[in-house]
Amino acid sequence: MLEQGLIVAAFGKRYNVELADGRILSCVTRGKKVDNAAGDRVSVKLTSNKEGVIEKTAERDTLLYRSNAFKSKILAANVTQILIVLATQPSFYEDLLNRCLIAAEAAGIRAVIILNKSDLPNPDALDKLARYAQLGYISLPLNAKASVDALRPILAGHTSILVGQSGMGKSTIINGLLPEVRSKTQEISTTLDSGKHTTTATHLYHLDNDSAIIDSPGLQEFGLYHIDSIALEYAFVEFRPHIGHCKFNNCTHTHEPGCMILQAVAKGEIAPARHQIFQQIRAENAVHIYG
Ligand SMILES: Nc1nc2c(ncn2[C@@H]2O[C@H](COP(=O)(O)OP(=O)(O)OP(=O)(O)O)[C@@H](O)[C@H]2O)c(=O)[nH]1
Ligand SMILES: [Zn+2]
Repeated sequence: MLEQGLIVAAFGKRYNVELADGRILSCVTRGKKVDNAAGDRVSVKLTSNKEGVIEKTAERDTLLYRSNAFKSKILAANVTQILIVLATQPSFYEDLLNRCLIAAEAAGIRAVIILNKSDLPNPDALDKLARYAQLGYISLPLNAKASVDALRPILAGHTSILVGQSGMGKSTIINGLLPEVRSKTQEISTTLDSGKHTTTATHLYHLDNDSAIIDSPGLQEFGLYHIDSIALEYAFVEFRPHIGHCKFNNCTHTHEPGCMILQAVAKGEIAPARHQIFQQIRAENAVHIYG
């Protein structure tokens, strides 16, 4: 008989699956296939009272990938919101922020930008943040060390994933939201003998009956090779009104005469930095496909 469950932790080839009654099983997938992730709803065949085999994965509402030059990996499944954690200090890479926004747009997931350590002044960071707020992204200054309560209304009803460079305060946010749950999860992982990978694993934590948060290990690079050129254009929200109006219908928006996107950049309607990122990712992906 198959049991229905939810993947609450992914450690390479091993997954912790939570059953409806709250029990947690250590599971593997059938064969060599390792394409599951935290957030997946799965059917599991029990092989002991602590272990099982994932037989089936339910269709996903959303799927978030991270890719490098060699392969795409699923970062999380069924996420409805991506929380990008930045901080006033150390300074953050706008490149990574933009890559996260593009990944979110391409996957049809809402993106929220958190500027943590707002107790440490950094006018430059606030200016940067304002540019993304203008694009329509929810942007929230936070002092996670003092309180994470400002986050709670944003998290309600969502399955959110936290992403960000190391040192921005992701652990502080998780600990603030879930003081006891986190240590309990580590205990479960230890009894299931997956504990040694705990820090590199992706974990899903329940916040309440209809909200959860997924913690992923520090994200340093975020390849977007899995996004095709059309999806890439649409991932830039401010490009959308101009798409389809260029002189050439196969316009790459990089050098062509009669390009409406380039005209919008020239008029100051599209930030040059965002167009720059677009060109860069376009070039990376082209090398990846044809190189
Ligand atoms: N001043 C200030 N410091 C903070 C705040 N939030 C976190 N910190 C500090 O920033 C440092 C990094 O925080 P962590 O929560 O460990 O960062 P992380 O993003 O989990 O980093 P990794 O574990 O490397 O992925 C710690 O020394 C925290 O105490 C904040 O709001 N204000
Ligand atoms: Zn164009």
